[in-house]
Amino acid sequence: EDHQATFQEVMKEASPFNFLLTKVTGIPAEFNNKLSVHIKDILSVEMGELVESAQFNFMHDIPWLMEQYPAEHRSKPLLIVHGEERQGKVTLHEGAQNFPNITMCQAKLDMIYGTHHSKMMLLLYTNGLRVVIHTANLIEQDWYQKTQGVWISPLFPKLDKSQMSSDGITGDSITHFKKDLVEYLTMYKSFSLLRWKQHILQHDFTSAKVFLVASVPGRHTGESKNKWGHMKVRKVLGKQGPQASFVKNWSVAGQFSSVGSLGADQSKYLCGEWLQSMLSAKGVGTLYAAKDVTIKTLKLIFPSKENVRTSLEGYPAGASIPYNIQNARKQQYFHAFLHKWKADKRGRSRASPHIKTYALLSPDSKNAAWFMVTSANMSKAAWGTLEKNGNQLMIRSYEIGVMFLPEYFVDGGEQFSLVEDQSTEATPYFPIPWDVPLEPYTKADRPWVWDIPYTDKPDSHGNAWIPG
Ligand SMILES: O=C(O)c1c[nH]c2c(-c3ccccc3)cccc2c1=O
Repeated sequence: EDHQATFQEVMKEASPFNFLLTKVTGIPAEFNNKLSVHIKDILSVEMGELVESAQFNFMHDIPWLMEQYPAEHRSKPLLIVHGEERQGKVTLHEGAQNFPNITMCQAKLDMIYGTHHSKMMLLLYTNGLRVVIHTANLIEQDWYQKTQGVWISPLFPKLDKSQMSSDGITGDSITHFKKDLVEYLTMYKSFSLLRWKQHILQHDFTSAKVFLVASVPGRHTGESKNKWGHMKVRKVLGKQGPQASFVKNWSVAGQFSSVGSLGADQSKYLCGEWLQSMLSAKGVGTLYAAKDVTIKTLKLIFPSKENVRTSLEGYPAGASIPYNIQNARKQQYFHAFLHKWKADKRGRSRASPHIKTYALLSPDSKNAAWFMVTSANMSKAAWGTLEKNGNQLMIRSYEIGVMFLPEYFVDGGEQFSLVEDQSTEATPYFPIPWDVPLEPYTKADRPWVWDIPYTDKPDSHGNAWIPG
């Protein structure tokens, strides 16, 4: 339908998963009316009367960001949480100098090569608090013609004083979302976030049905080893995941917009460590030994050169897909797992993916046992890498995402349907961004690499790509 859905209609349709995509300029209206939001919708007065907000991100264009708030909200206190240092920090502060309502919080990055990737909005209203976890930088380009993911929490009402307890966390959900979010904020050791920690403690998060999956820089040992990165996934799936017998022969799907150095062969990190966590299930630690992993077990979705060339933005979309030739050359094994970006169902096959999503897919790809949307790309820096004989998880970056498990949305739920007309009460439809079944690269396809030239075929704007 072409009528502009109101935000209330969108949020009603989005329930109970509240997982939406950003609106894309240049695709048919119907695809922007279905489970889609723009940043102005998220910050609109329809969501509530704002008291103050916090914007966690990697890139912030502050004058542009202020434009996205409705006029009556532009003077409300705004905390910018970033990881900029040196000139980047100077430039960021310059952008903020005309806005007296802005406070800056520089996340400490003690691990070299770490970045503050987390993308989250904390929105305090007169009648409650909302958490938005998403994948888009706070720059115009990221909200224009890309595929981005957004999880919008329910409105968490204020706890009344009687419900508050001095110790411990009251008003949490069975997924411990509130406790995990408070612990994440605590790791910044920042005074300005102490205030937001208080706001969160004072609100009732019992309606939060997702698990928080986050990363914070450091060398995590003991209990903390399982609080972050891929080891949090391993813990959640091992305790509350699908029954191992139910998901035998299912495959992990990983979809991302950048790739780090994963090591000389797949058995080390990709299949030997990271995949072991993603394949974790109730009852057994893992489902496959690393040596048994085949391209049946792991399906990776990453834009091919052709995906980028023919995208709405053309080759410039590749400026946000920073896979470098140095890493690509060292890990040809990785390319065997690759599938194209295809999203016809959502009208976004040409909206270059900046979203990052992960799932456990049934052999026929018609069902999923869990789904995750996160800022975390396919890299050790984001997910962490085990050290000291598996006793320590080393993470370089801040990341944040949410994980959806069926049984927290449907009593006894075991799987989501990925095909809308085959969903039932017991197997609700989950609106994934990409098309299933997945389409493997052809022999001629190459993964997008951002630091080599492409002059053989012009892009959708008639241009070549000659990196600086
Ligand atoms: O977290 C995010 O969203 C992103 C993180 N890094 C990006 C980079 C980059 C690549 C190497 C070194 C520093 C920055 C380049 C272009 C887009 C992104 C990006 O979008």
